Amino acid sequence: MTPPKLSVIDFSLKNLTPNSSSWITTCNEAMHALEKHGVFIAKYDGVSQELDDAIFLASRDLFDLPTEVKLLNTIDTPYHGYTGQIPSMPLFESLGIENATTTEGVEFFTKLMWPCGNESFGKRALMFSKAVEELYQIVMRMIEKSYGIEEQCERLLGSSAQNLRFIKYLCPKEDEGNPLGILPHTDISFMKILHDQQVKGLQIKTKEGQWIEVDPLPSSFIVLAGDVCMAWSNGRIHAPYHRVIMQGNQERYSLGQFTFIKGLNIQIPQKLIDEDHPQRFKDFDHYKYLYYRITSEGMKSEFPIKSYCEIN
Ligand SMILES: O=C(O)CCC(=O)C(=O)O
Ligand SMILES: [Fe+2]
Repeated sequence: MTPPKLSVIDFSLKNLTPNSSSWITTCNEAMHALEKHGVFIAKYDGVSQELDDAIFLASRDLFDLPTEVKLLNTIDTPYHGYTGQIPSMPLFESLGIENATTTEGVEFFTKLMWPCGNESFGKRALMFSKAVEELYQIVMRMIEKSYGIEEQCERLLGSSAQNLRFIKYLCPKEDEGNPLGILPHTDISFMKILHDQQVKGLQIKTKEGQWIEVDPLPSSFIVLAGDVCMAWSNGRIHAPYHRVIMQGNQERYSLGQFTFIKGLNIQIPQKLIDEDHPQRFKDFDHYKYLYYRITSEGMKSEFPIKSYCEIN
């Protein structure tokens, strides 16, 4: 059976005046894709080509820093800081800027990596994270409208923190040949928006268990629902398993902006609970869930969000 294709959806800003007919069409396509696969590809023009080139140059500068400097990006919150040198994923390395849409967040990170300063890095990171946050907000407003849950979505938007992760995958060495970039997993975030430099590798697992290869396209941003969105939507939105398998001889650089919900209990909106959709998940705190994910039970579980808070 040939695997299905992921939806490529036009998010050009000129077509997205809220509630216009093009907005409604985009909203319907996006919701269909989120419920079916938990992911879609947004063609988004909120990041100029110039910024796109500049942020990947900045990413290369960052990864070229000595490992001991990159290790300074140690953050207590699980999956927020430096990850790399992992024996089961030797090709993978990543760093994260906490609160990346704030000047303070970006300045803190930049100073840590370049104590003598690196103004252009900071500027590019902030511009990029804000442009991606705009796309996140557009998608959230579509979810809000489609389910009729304005108040709950606005509250989530007000409690959304953005962690911008710089990710790099080396090419497998010819003699070793293990092409695994990142092990199959579901995301721990509410949502993630991923942008790459058009080097293949990302694969998404369908609900039926087939792996779809994501074709790299220019100006495309992969919007992917995480565990927390799945639970919050009472299981309506899917959180897909995904992985990276390296191919060819080009390194892969990607940027993933992960949303975490801070200071607000995750609670399924009443509108998403009815006779046909009984409440599937208990209320929970996103950050407590992150700590659960690094317990041995959380690491062993095939669907950690279900083991954490599903109502049996
Ligand atoms: O780099 C990619 O394409 C995927 C990264 C990813 O899935 C993650 O960091 O959670
Ligand atoms: Fe992921």
